[in-house]
Amino acid sequence: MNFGTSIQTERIRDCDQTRRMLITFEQWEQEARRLLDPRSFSYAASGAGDESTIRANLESFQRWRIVPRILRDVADRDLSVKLFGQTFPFPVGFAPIGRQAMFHEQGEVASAKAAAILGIPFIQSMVSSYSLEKVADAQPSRWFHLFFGHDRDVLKSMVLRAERAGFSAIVPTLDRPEEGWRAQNLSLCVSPFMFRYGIGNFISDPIVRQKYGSTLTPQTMQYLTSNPHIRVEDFRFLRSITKLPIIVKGVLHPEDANMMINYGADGLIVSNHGGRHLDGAIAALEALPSIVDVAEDRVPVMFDSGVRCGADILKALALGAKMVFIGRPYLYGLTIAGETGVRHVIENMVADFDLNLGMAGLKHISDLQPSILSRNS
Ligand SMILES: Cc1cc2nc3c(=O)[nH]c(=O)nc-3n(C[C@H](O)[C@H](O)[C@H](O)COP(=O)(O)O)c2cc1C
Ligand SMILES: O=C(O)C(=O)c1ccccc1
Repeated sequence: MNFGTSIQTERIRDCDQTRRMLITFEQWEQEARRLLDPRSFSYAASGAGDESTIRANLESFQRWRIVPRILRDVADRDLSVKLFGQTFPFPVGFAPIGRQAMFHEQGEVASAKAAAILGIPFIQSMVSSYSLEKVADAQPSRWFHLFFGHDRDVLKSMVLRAERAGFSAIVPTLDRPEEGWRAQNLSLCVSPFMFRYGIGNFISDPIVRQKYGSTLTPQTMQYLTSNPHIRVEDFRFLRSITKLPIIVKGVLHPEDANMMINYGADGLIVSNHGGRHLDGAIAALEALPSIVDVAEDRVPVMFDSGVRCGADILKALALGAKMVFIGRPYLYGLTIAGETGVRHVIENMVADFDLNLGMAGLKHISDLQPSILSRNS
């Protein structure tokens, strides 16, 4: 599709007017840091404990180098991918990110609009600032994310609301039985002030209102969004109440991947939650190949955690991911310029990916195989 070249031409035209553009992840992050108050920036950027998992995610991409081929006519490239009966123009989606009104007043509505224009999936966090019904109006290809809290009635109510609002998949995140040890956030007293940004789906829920009233406290929100007792029965319950595809997010062990497929998961997202919960967890990219192996094409395996540029997208796809989800980069785009900023970030990352595919001597994303990568010792 030559997306990269046309975007570059457009960008250089913009550049003539502004003489300055934010093109790399480091620039987006730096600008977001400048715009946000320190607590909000810390909430976005920081991770669990010593942040060794955040570093591992970034380093894992550097362990793989691309071995390009030459003389292969790569002029007409095709990035499209078919997943869950839908064709997307490129294999990139929006990871669920809660509390987006902390970063821009339009929050998830702006991000979902950007996703709609780009034609790619938007996973709406259960802990979003705006209700799923409001975000639904903004985006045709939407998947709804869930945390398992303590109350199955609330979980069921949200799943039914998502079905009614036309969401086409449910994405339970299973890597967070409790909130991780966020040392940086704790030292800035981040937690208490921000809970009110994540109540959009809860204040609008009839079961929540009936059982908990309309004034939600941080304690009630924690009760409804975390449950350290979570086990296989909870997943079976979810499977029993919906026919929508269930895409399990937060799988890192191949035995868990196999178990989830056997219990009826329709897709997996290999992710360590961007290093935000278990400090010391394996880099998600390191976990990807063994999960792709065990899945044996029974369900699509997808990926997030640490994707910052086009070469990262290429490497994750070459290691077997069918789709790659973007997290912090789009949140920084949202912070900087709302819907336009989100589009800018995704368009730049995809243009970079598209050009890299051609530079590697490939035309189709299905040509991406582990054999195009070499591992550094
Ligand atoms: C501010 C913030 C909020 C997040 N909220 C959620 C959430 O509500 N549910 C969830 O499953 N993951 C959540 N995540 C994790 C992302 O979905 C994704 O796994 C992570 O951002 C990927 O790592 P990366 O941003 O370093 O690429 C959040 C991440 C950030 C940065
Ligand atoms: O911050 C997060 O990573 C996250 O998953 C979350 C948890 C609860 C509310 C909002 C986001």
